[in-house]
Amino acid sequence: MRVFVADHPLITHKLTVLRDKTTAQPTFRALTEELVTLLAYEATREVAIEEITFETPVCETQGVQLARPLPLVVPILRAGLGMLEGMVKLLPTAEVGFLGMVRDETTFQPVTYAERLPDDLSGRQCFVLDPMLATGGSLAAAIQFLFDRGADNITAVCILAAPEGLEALEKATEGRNVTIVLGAVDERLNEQGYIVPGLGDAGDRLYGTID
Ligand SMILES: O=P(O)(O)OC[C@H]1O[C@H](OP(=O)(O)OP(=O)(O)O)[C@H](O)[C@@H]1O
Ligand SMILES: O=c1cc[nH]c(=O)[nH]1
Ligand SMILES: [Mg+2]
Repeated sequence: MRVFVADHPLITHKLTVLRDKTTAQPTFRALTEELVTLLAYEATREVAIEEITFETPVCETQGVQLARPLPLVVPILRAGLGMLEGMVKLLPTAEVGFLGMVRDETTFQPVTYAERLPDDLSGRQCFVLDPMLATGGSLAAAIQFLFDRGADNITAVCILAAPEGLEALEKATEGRNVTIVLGAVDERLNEQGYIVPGLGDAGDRLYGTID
């Protein structure tokens, strides 16, 4: 598993505002989107392209386009949905699949409640979006879901990760082609499984507390 932690003053600045508990929901949403666009630049560094010949108004020349099959972007509901617009700003022709997952807050085990993905993901670059990699259980289950559909090239974009979650994910994806692109790696998890210092519950801050 390859891990890239962003190192850019604008990302650190935006993350600081995102973490602040006084930041209101509209600003939180806007910043999430902006942060993802910055992280997406790194995450798509190795996006598959193919050479094409085309004409400028002056002459025939060579260029590149995204290779087929086009990449698949998979936000993990709910919180990952807040990252989708930021990602497709850079990949406007990507297809989008959905996975709905919620973590049981007592056992920390992920429960999958929705799925809308292509049946065959072989040869497809997949970009999974979830802002929080805490115990790593949700992301590991999402990645396993994609492996089971034949995916073999997965990049996850997360805003924050805990060291414990990264370690667990490393074990769960051993020997597979998985890349994680992160805004920051925080200190630890607390007893409630929250990332410290973190930003709280990303889904609640984006969409409100529903339970
Ligand atoms: O690494 P883990 O320990 O599995 O925790 C991380 C998961 O928790 C959050 O989702 P949550 O279950 O709160 O659902 P929500 O997005 O609907 O709020 C987050 O968006 C991840 O999916
Ligand atoms: O800190 C955390 C951990 C899990 N899910 C969140 O939204 N935040
Ligand atoms: Mg939540």
